[in-house]
Amino acid sequence: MKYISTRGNAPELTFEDVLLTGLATDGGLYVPKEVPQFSLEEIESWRDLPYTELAHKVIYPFVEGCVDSDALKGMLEAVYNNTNFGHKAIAPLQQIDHNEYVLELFHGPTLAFKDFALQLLGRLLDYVLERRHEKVVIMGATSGDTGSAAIEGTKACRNVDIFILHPNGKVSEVQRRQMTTVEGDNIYNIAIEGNFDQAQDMVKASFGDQQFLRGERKLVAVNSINWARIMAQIVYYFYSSLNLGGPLRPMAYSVPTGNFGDIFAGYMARKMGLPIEQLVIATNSNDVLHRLMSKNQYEVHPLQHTITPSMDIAVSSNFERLLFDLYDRDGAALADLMTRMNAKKDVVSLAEDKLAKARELFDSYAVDENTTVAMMQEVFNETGYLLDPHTAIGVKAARECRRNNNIPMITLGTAHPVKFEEAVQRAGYDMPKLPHHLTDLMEREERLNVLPADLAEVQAFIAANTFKD
Ligand SMILES: Cc1ncc(COP(=O)(O)O)c(C=O)c1O
Ligand SMILES: N[C@@H](CCOP(=O)(O)O)C(=O)O
Repeated sequence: MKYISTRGNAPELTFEDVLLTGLATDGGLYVPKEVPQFSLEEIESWRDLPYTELAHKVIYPFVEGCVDSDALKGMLEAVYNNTNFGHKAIAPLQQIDHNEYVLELFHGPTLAFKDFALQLLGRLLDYVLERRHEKVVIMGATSGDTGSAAIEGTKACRNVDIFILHPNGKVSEVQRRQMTTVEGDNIYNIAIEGNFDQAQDMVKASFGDQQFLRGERKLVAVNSINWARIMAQIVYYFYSSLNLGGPLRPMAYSVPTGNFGDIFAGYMARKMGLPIEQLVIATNSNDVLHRLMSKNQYEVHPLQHTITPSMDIAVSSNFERLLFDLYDRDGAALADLMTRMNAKKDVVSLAEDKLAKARELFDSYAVDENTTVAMMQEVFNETGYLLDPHTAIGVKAARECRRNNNIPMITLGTAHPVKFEEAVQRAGYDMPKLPHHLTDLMEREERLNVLPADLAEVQAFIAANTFKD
């Protein structure tokens, strides 16, 4: 499998090199040159497979040639088991109404969907780096969940130093503690005096110019700009569909969206042959994608801090991967479009036919804080089931945008409510208990460094700690 850049002007890479990179040298994102295809018969034959075996079917074509089949099998078994994930089904479905479901993706070690990919990414990195005798620097930006999942997933890797940037004071206390209380002298939490977009911009700028690592270390991404993240997230679309009668009938999905990684994984599942009739982009009031989809106006507004901090993202990195397909994989056209979109000066519109193509599959809806809380209450009153606020946004958008009541509508349950005290309290409920492995989280010692949102200072901090010996 070869990978190409969305901007058409960077070398083609193998999976191994894509894993060990962030952005392409032309500023684009890597995507598979050819998408693996599965027939309905083949997908149907996977109906009774456990999660690990299904994951092998879906993931292996992306890594073939770089990761040995049995080695991948071993990694998947080490990740998707019932010790690591606190539910035997790994990704169970919870029915909340007739033909309406929540896909619970929060049974992993850090209680958010990020564990599905980052637990695997850590093992993949170890496998590849041991073979190459290389050490790397991981740099990631988090609005709350990626950070802890990345730390948990890679802390045991022998050949990495991990630097995670989060916006100071703008993640929940549980989220912050899940990052800052992990022991390990290769783990660094940087609380930047700024917002998530500034953190993400610094990460992307660092991939563009890695001189601060003196040519001695490579920078590796743990955000969903890294293709390995998307790849692992595709699996649970197949898994949930097969559990509800797919591929013999289509499904619809509603996805709480920030960086557009999780929903892009659903789009990929469809491209690979899984019948998906609708994908709903559910946003909070940071609604740039909803404004684009509904009005064809792309305009980045200042970031708002909400009770759904993980979705407080103004610029959705992975949307570029969708645009690449909408623009018929024309890298030059996309490079031009991205330059205009990233300039954040004028309102940018998509060509009408491209937007129409997107609207065939995607709908969108933006949900404000009061409506999020009301949705948590509505579902709790109807079913006794407490949604996390991000998932509540997904359920609201699903109910507003649903095209066909006869098709199962699955909202991705992206996090556990125990991570979001402010929202749970606003909805008027007692906080659920932290799971066993986190019961003393509030007493553990924290380690973090507060830095200004200044690229040079952040890079100097990373260099000083990487080369401290
Ligand atoms: C709980 C939660 N829901 C939704 C999202 C949005 O997912 P994505 O960034 O893949 O769109 C995130 C963060 O990414 C998250 O942590
Ligand atoms: N919501 C994320 C932000 C980063 O998204 P990613 O999927 O690209 O890592 C978070 O919680 O950190």
